[in-house]
Amino acid sequence: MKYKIIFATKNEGKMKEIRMILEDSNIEIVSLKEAGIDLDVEEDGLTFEENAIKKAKEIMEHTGSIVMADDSGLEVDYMDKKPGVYSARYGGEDTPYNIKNQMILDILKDVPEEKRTARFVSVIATVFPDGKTFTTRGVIEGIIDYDIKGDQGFGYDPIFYVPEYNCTTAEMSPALKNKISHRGKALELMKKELNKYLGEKK
Ligand SMILES: O=c1nc[nH]c2c1ncn2[C@H]1C[C@H](O)[C@@H](COP(=O)(O)OP(=O)(O)OP(=O)(O)O)O1
Ligand SMILES: [Mg+2]
Repeated sequence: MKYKIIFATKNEGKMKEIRMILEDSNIEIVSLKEAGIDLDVEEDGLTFEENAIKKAKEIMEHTGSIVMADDSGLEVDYMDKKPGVYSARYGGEDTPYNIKNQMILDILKDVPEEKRTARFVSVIATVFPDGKTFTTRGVIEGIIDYDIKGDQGFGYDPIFYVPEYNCTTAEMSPALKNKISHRGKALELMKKELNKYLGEKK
């Protein structure tokens, strides 16, 4: 049997990845759009965990369903791990990502490769109607490239270079990105947590 879980995100790029990653699982993902929900959750937490739980919990309270959410971002070491939890708001919420990406490239213009380290972090939260809450975290390490490269993915992917694959996450196939990404890792851990929990309940 499949468990129906609402995924509380308005980000189409995330939604696409999440569907692909959970394709072969016992979870059936319903988007906010499909569920006909148009709620804005204020992301005022100071950590990815707080914001992920807040997004999932508010939609759970609204629907009474099991709800999953992702809060994620880019930590640039040279920028004291910014934009971090503020990644979506960095440079303005409605500013196109080619401009947001260029802002980071400009800050790191003369910075040598060894100081360009960065990571994507994803925290997935699942909240059940009885309040039971799980969180998992995934990370992918990389470096900030010198140029914008690639047109796959979304957000900061065109400046996030992964040395092991000699390309940015925007130059990878979606299948490869999902296999090695912060979101892919966090969701794999969440699948295991939920299987354990739901298996026990049977
Ligand atoms: O794989 C990724 N590739 C590129 N960029 C990424 C990735 N993962 C997160 N990011 C960036 C995009 C956004 O600036 C922020 C997430 O912000 P975050 O609030 O979690 O998501 P969001 O506002 O886009 O959608 P929502 O809150 O409805 O899920 O980090
Ligand atoms: Mg957001």
